[in-house]
Amino acid sequence: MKKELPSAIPLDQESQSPLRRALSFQVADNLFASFRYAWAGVSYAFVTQRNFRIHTLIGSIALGLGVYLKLPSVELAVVGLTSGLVLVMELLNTALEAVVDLTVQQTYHELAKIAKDCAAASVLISALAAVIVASLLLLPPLWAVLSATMG
Ligand SMILES: Nc1ncnc2c1ncn2[C@@H]1O[C@H](COP(=O)(O)OP(=O)(O)OP(=O)(O)O)[C@@H](O)[C@H]1O
Repeated sequence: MKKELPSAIPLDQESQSPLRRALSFQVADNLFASFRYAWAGVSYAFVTQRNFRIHTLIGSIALGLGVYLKLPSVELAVVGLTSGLVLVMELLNTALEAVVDLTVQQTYHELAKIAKDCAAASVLISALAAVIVASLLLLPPLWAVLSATMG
């Protein structure tokens, strides 16, 4: 369970300097800056979290298949929403893991375990829901296309 924390800053005298304190509150003072910080979060999750990459790929395939199969727009929207929900849960899971690691500093704590397990469970539940939705909406038309193609 030991892992490298990205840019962990020791809470020594130097890290309490006015400059560091000022830098730690980089307030997004305009819309563009807010998007930049949000995009930095997406990039971080994509680069560091294998599951986020897998879910991005699967969600894109499901949406692409929905477009190819000419699903009604409401059904496409449902596929998009459930795929998006999995990515959102992955992002929240990543954020929570970072906060927990920051808080307990790589020591074992029962509450840290509960927090991380529940966050991971939220990803699992949303992924299961996405699989059920994709199966219900994509498999019947896909089966029809495959049957027609194979005669
Ligand atoms: N500080 C801790 N105290 C107690 N248990 C922990 C702690 N850190 C992690 N765990 C346990 O180890 C599991 C994996 O934690 P870890 O931080 O390695 O997540 P991860 O494998 O990176 O998860 P993900 O694949 O979602 O990124 C947690 O679900 C939790 O059960």
